[in-house]
Amino acid sequence: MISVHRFVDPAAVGRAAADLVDAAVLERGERVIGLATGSSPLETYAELVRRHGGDATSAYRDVEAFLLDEYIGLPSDHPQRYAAVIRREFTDAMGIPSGRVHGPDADAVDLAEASRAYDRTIERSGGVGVQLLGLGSDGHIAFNAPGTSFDERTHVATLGGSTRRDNARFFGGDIDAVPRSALSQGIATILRARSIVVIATGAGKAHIVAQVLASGPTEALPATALHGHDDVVLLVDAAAGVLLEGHG
Ligand SMILES: N[C@@H]1[C@@H](O)[C@H](O)[C@@H](COP(=O)(O)O)O[C@@H]1O
Repeated sequence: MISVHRFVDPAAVGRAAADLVDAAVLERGERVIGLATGSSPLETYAELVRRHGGDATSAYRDVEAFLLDEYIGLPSDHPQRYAAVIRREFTDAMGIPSGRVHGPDADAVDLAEASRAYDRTIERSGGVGVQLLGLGSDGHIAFNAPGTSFDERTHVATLGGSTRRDNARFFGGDIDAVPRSALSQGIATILRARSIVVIATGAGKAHIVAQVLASGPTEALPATALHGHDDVVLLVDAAAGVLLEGHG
């Protein structure tokens, strides 16, 4: 079941998402957090850094963090590698040591084995306690494009045209610079998280938010897999929630 909450603007969404992550880590004692890249969680990260960044005794210093995905084919020093992005935008400022920030090994020669290894590492950590998620404009979560089986674990995902166009803004607007594939947690991996917080802000997400909530689970719309999880909260701002009636 997806429970929907509407807020006035992205900053309020960020505070609400930070409250949910804090509840998991500080109150429920979760020690494994799942992190998303993209612009949706940025306000959440900024809020968590404001609350806990300078605190050397914070429980966040002990967490293990797992990324959803990593581009395949970017040079090791490329600033848009998600491992670099998350350190820059969140984990360094939170004081989470880089050795505890994990991502799939997109440089591996054997990507199938690297995928299985990533799933094993997540399992061994005790599983993700709270997972942050954004929503792609075609309904993708992580890099699971429409049509991806809900049973997939971490795997090589092909980036669709709309996803590469959306992400070109991180590559100086040049769609040709956006990788064509990524190593991504699968939907079955994501659904193993004990709780999931989905963030959607801005008018550009209004349609997909309404579609996901109106549809039953279908592989044509990957985010609808979340209907089958028992602890999913979707936080939207006024612009992303504008097409919703009767929610929150
Ligand atoms: N792989 C990422 C997703 O994890 C992200 O949720 C989505 C939405 O991005 P944004 O939050 O920038 O709208 O885009 C990318 O493709």
